[in-house]
Amino acid sequence: MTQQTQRILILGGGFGGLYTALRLSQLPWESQQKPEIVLVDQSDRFLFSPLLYELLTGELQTWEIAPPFAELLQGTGVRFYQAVVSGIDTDQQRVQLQDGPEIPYDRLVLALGGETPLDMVPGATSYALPFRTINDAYRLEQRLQILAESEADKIRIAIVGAGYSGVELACKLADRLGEKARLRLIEISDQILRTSPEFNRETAKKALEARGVFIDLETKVESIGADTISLEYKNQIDTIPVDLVIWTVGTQVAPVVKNLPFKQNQRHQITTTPTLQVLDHPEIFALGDLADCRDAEDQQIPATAQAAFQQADYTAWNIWASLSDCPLLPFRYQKLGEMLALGTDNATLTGLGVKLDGSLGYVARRLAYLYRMPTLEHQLKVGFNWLVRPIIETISQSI
Ligand SMILES: Cc1cc2nc3c(=O)[nH]c(=O)nc-3n(C[C@H](O)[C@H](O)[C@H](O)COP(=O)(O)OP(=O)(O)OC[C@H]3O[C@@H](n4cnc5c(N)ncnc54)[C@H](O)[C@@H]3O)c2cc1C
Ligand SMILES: NC(=O)c1ccc[n+]([C@@H]2O[C@H](COP(=O)([O-])OP(=O)(O)OC[C@H]3O[C@@H](n4cnc5c(N)ncnc54)[C@H](OP(=O)(O)O)[C@@H]3O)[C@@H](O)[C@H]2O)c1
Ligand SMILES: C/C(=C\Cc1cc(O)c2ccccc2c1O)CCC[C@H](C)CCC[C@H](C)CCCC(C)C
Repeated sequence: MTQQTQRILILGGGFGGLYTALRLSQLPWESQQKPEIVLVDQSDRFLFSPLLYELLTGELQTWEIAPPFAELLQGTGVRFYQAVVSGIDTDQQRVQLQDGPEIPYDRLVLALGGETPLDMVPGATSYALPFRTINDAYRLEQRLQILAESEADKIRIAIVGAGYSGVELACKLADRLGEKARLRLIEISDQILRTSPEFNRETAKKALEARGVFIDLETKVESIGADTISLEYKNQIDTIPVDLVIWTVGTQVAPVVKNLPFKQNQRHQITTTPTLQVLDHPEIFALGDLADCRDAEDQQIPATAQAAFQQADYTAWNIWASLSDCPLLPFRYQKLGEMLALGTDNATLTGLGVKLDGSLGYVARRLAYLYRMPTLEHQLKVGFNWLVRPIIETISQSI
């Protein structure tokens, strides 16, 4: 009797979804058992978000940090479908795509990531810019170009949130704009990078200070206007003029995820088992920013690319195991450390007992991220460009 080909449907082609698809395609499927693997994403390209800031400084180009799925999946057998996921019917095991077909599945992977909530304070939706996607970076670039052409003496920029994104953005923008800008970092708690190792926090503080970035701690954004931001500090509200507000605070799941009939935490992340399966739905796996996961050692898994990247290996393996009648493996998260870009030639890194800053930190961060990029072909293309570009630039400057 011939068995029908099973379909694995992966929703979201970010760190969780794309790397699951790539790992699945490399697993040892028996020829009669080889499933159809389908990846769906609203975008035509993957985004390596840790390097998104480098688009603003011109250090990197779109093709390097956001290669098209068509290119990455060539020769893997994974089918890519560009569409917005608009509904998921978990009873019928079908996914609805906006302006597209319904796709039935045998195994489903939920990896749709998160969104930046702009509704946390009045005015943010209309006047603040988020910084999460390629389009966010392009929109910010456009605004910076318009502001640079204006008559204003200084471009006044407020960045809300002195977490990782806020601090990295502040340093990169300070290096890009120099004396043309006045940057202000607004943080609700009493320190920047609250969850970072001390070495990274202290290095970041020095980098911000060296670049003249103002830091407002214990300060809450009360509202944002067309050209003002109102800040609350020690119960007093101060309204100051600004040309640009960038909002980096928070991560929320998309409405299509919020509406699923699964157990979710307060932030609507889907509760998973340590094997990354959705409770009461062993055919559905969830990972990355939309998942509320505790691993085999009961560690709460953070919403980071580092975690999604590691979960992808287990998700792929467990799907293979579930289709091959083999035991599933519980996820074991290994926090390897963290890295932050602190300007165009500076970074800080703490991990595996190593602490690096300055140019060494910068080089180590670049190499570590090159190693994490999807597919050997893309790593080689980007790595070659990183080696050759400085040589070409040096030659063209000397002519
Ligand atoms: C600027 C920035 C820098 C960061 N730097 C780091 C870092 O240095 N290290 C680190 O560990 N983490 C970093 N993070 C966090 C990291 O990006 C996320 O934790 C990680 O991307 C989560 O992976 P994911 O697969 O859950 O989601 P994502 O990687 O966001 O992927 C989700 C995918 O789903 C797609 N999608 C969403 N909704 C739909 C829909 N309805 N239909 C179809 N497709 C959809 C999106 O297009 C996207 O491709 C950074 C985040 C940002 C914003
Ligand atoms: N280099 C990296 O490793 C890197 C880079 C970017 C993102 N990430 C990951 O991606 C996720 C998102 O990080 P993120 O930095 O983009 O965002 P985030 O974690 O939401 O951090 C935002 C910062 O803003 C503060 N804050 C919260 N509410 C505020 C308010 N109303 N006004 C002003 N400040 C407020 C937070 O303080 P509290 O902490 O006190 O809430 C925090 O310091 C995290 O998991 C992070 O680890 C990692
Ligand atoms: C901190 C490290 C990894 C954790 C990590 C962080 C992220 O932001 C990610 C984002 C996306 C996917 C994965 C991750 C992720 O795993 C790296 C630790 C590196 C070590 C400390 C060793 C570094 C050695 C250098 C590559 C070589 C340096 C040589 C140079 C001449 C200095």
